[in-house]
Amino acid sequence: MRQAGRSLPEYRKIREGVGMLESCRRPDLVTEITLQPVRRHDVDAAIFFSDIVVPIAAAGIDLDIVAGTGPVVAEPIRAESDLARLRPLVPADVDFVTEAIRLLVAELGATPLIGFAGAPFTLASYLIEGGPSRTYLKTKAMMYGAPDLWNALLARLADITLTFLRVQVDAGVSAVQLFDSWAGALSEADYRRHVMPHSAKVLTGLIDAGVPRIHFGVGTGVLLEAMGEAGADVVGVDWRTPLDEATRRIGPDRAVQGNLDPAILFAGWETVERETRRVLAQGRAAPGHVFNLGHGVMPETDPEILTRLVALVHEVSGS
Ligand SMILES: Cc1c2[nH]c(c1CCC(=O)O)Cc1[nH]c(c(CCC(=O)O)c1C)Cc1[nH]c(c(CCC(=O)O)c1C)Cc1[nH]c(c(C)c1CCC(=O)O)C2
Repeated sequence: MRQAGRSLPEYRKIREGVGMLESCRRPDLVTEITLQPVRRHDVDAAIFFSDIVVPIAAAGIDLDIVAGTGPVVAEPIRAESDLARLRPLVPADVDFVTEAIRLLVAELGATPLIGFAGAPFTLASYLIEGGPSRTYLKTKAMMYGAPDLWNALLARLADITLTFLRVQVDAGVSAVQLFDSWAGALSEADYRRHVMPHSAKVLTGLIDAGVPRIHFGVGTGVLLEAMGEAGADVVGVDWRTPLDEATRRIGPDRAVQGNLDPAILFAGWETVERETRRVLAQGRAAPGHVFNLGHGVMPETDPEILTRLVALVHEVSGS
C-alpha cells in the first residue's frame, strides 16, 4: 500500500525535522521506514521507501518535495536548452539506494521487497509544470506542439528510469512497479503515440531481469489494455473500473492489482469489509490478483483499519 507509512505515528516521529528527500538518501531511515508498515500490518510485501523524483534529483535536477504539495522543480524544463540539466543517471549516483536495498533484503527474509520508479510521462509532467498540476497544460502543449523536444525529454527519462530500476534489481528487489500516476489525463490514441513507446522501453528493458513488472496508473480505465501491452506482468487498476471488467479489457495473460478506493477506509468497518469482499471476488476473474488500494493511503487513515483490512484479505484469500 503506497505511502502507508504516512498514517503511522512511528513514521511521523522518525521523520520529525528530516526533509523527505534527505530521508530517502539515508539508508538507515529508509530501512526503518520501509519496515514499519510490514511490522504493523503484516502485509505480504514491503514497498521501498523513496519517491519517484529521487532519480531525477540524482541526475542533476534541482527540486524539493514539499509536504502537503509534492515535488517542486526550481527551474522547469521548457526548451531544448533545458535538456542538458537532466544528465544520464549512473548507478554510483544512487549508491544510497543500493545500500538501503541490501540492508532491507537482509532484514526482510522471506518477505519480498517491491522496488519502483516513476514512468516517463509522470516524471515529465513534474519537470515541465514545475510541480503538481490538475490540467497538465504545459505538459500537453509540449507533447502536441513540440514533439521532437517531447520525445528527447521522454527518451532521457526512460533511460534514467531503466538504469534506476536495474540498480534496484541488482541490489535485490523481488518485483518492480512503474508508476505512471498521471497518464489517465490522456486519450488512448495519445497515450499510444506519445507515451507508450517510452514506457515500453523501460518495461521491456527489464524482461531479462526476471522479476515481475507492475504497471500502475490512476484514472486509466481506457488505457488498461495499452498499459498491459507496454510490457507489464501486472496492471494496476484504480477503483473506477471493477477488476472483472478490467480483466476483460487487459486480456487473460496479465494479472491485476487493486483496487479498493482509499476513501472507503473512512466509511466504517462494515463498509470496508463488504467492499473488500467485492474486490476480492471480482479479482478472481483475473489470472492473478495483487490486492491493494486503488491509490495511495491517505495520511488521515486509521492504522487500525489497515491492520484489520490486511487480516481480512488473508482470511478470505486463504493466504
Ligand atoms: C506521483 C507520485 C509521487 N511519489 C510517488 C508517486 C507515484 C505513486 C502515486 O501515484 O501515489 C511514489 C511514492 N512516494 C513514496 C513512495 C514510497 C512508498 C511508501 O511510502 O509507501 C512511493 C511509492 C513516498 C512519499 N512521497 C511523498 C510522501 C509524503 C511526504 C512526507 O512524508 O513528507 C511519501 C511518504 C511525497 C509525495 N511525492 C509525490 C506526491 C504526489 C507526494 C505527496 C505530497 C503530499 O501529499 O504530502 C510524487
